[in-house]
Amino acid sequence: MNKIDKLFIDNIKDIMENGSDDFDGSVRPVYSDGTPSHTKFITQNFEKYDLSKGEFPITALRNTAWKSGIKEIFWIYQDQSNDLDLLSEKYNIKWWDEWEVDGSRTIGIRYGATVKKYDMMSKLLEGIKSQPYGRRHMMSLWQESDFVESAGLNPCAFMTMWSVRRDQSGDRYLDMTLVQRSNDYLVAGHINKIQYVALMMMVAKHCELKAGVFAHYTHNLHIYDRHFDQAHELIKRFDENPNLPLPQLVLNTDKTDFFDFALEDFELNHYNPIKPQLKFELGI
Ligand SMILES: Nc1nc(=O)c2c([nH]1)NC[C@@H]1CN(c3ccc(C(=O)N[C@@H](CCC(=O)O)C(=O)O)cc3)CN21
Ligand SMILES: O=c1ccn([C@H]2C[C@H](O)[C@@H](COP(=O)(O)O)O2)c(=O)[nH]1
Repeated sequence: MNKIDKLFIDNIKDIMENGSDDFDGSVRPVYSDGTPSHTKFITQNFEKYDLSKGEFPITALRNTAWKSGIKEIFWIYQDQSNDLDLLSEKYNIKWWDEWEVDGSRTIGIRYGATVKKYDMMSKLLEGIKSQPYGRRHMMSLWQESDFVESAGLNPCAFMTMWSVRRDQSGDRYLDMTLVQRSNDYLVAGHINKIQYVALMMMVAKHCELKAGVFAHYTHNLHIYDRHFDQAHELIKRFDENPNLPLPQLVLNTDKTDFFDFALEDFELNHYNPIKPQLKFELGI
């Protein structure tokens, strides 16, 4: 039994069978044809993955754009940018284009622009190095003053909290919790998870620590109404393939500076996603 795929499918079943829905209220997102994008959802989902034991949150039940997810992390935490042309030209990612703010070719003062404005990444790295057992190692992208200063989609995966832990043999591990207010489960669920695991692995390497436990709290975990067929297809795929190998993400390089890591330093082993690729209409 692949326990990571099983957790994914158990959550999908929980949303589809026991979840609440927003069918009776007005909602913000719409599909490109103007129809409101309603969801079924569960609240307060919490998951833990011990990376040091080879537990990586990625599924092979569908193709997950893990390379683009990691590149998006470089855009936010290395380039510290909100620039859509940079995202497209340097990384060939166009999936943020629908959220451009007022012809600015940016997503507003959000994500990378917020990291840069408060110098969050350097402060985090220096803080973990100088006081490993500190309990204040956090980056919060939820900055009300930025929301007042500019329009933009408020960050969904908005906070990380970091701790250093020593095990009984004396090895030091970096544990991290990602707090996410809202997650489009079938589109971005595993992109968000694996991209923050990659961030954790890079910070751990920079700070000469081992990557420990990745925890993910999601406050509203939802499936859009135009993704219900794909949800049933994923359940069917799991029933037919319950023992897929566990994919393993590896950061394979001699580099040690957070700002030097690049996509080619990562490998994802034992990863052969089931075809055909599922298509999703986005709520915008
Ligand atoms: N409704 C919604 N869902 C999201 O996941 C989302 C937003 N809005 N708004 C902002 C960003 C944009 N994100 C996106 C948008 C599109 C894809 C997407 O199209 N994914 C496809 C193709 C990926 C590829 O191969 O490049 C997929 O199959 O995962 C992924 C993340 C994540 N965020
Ligand atoms: O990294 C991301 C960015 C966005 N999402 C999804 C979650 C929601 O479906 C929408 C945002 O809409 P809100 O109405 O602001 O919640 O985007 C994601 O899952 N991951």
